[in-house]
Amino acid sequence: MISVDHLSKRYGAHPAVNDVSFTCGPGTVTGFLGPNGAGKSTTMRMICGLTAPTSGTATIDGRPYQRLANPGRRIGVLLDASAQHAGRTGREILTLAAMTQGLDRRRVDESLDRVGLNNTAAKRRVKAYSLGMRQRLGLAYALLGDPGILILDEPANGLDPEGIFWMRGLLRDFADRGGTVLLSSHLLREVEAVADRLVVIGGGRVVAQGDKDELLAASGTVVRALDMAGLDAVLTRAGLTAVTSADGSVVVQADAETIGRAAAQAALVLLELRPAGSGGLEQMFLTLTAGDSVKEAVR
Ligand SMILES: Nc1ncnc2c1ncn2[C@@H]1O[C@H](COP(=O)(O)OP(=O)(O)OP(=O)(O)O)[C@@H](O)[C@H]1O
Repeated sequence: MISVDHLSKRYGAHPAVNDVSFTCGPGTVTGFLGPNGAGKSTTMRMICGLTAPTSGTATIDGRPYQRLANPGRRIGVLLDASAQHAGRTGREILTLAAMTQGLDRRRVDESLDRVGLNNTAAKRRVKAYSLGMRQRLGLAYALLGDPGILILDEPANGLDPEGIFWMRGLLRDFADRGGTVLLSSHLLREVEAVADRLVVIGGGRVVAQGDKDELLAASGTVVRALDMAGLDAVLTRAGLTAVTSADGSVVVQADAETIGRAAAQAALVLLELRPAGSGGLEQMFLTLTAGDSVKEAVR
């Protein structure tokens, strides 16, 4: 279990992370979503004891990271895939980590296998790795100690579509076996396919969080009518909030039945009436934040 409780970090007058609270439990993938500069990396660094919070706490299974005995066996961390020693081979890096953590050397081959790095790649120096290969090596490093928790900062960066699909499968499988995953991204579409829960951060603050399906269900209904002005009047009379989408339809914060009944009473012909799903989630985040910072995240 990862618990983040009223965590804040200021750099001078700048609040990089502002009163952030959430938990990540076993068997779940939590997507930590926000645009560049939102405060994701700073939050993750505080969870991993690399940055001291200004206030608040972050714990792993009830303890701060620094107080965990042999943390690599409990929590696998990938914060910066480029941080590995460029002059060492992938295998050397994992072997040294296995020695430090007191692990059987066989774990090195198992981890390399698990992330799809073959023997030729493992023998190459990291400076010759592509970003995608570095991400895979970083993931192998995180998985080495067979931890129950993974914290991954933008692990899909540099992966091709096949690599992203592969990683989703690996993380889903990890969580389905009881693992806990906290996964950051600046793209909603990247995390929504694998996450059970979402924590959305903008300008250092949590702007939305919860069960992904519940957030999707609460994300409204897409409506299109033959007479859009008539629809607008009906929605206004019913006190329903509507946001116009780029394609001319509207996303209404109400369920399909409520909207359908109101339209029928006004004898309006509806051409479209369906749950907004992830499109509505994007719309909802934009509305919730009403600032520039999160707009990028949901593109
Ligand atoms: N060491 C530091 N000193 C000063 N400001 C910092 C430091 N680290 C982060 N910041 C600032 O804190 C804010 C949050 O940065 P952070 O890296 O946590 O965001 P992020 O959501 O991870 O974004 P990205 O996707 O770009 O990494 C930014 O405004 C950043 O400039």
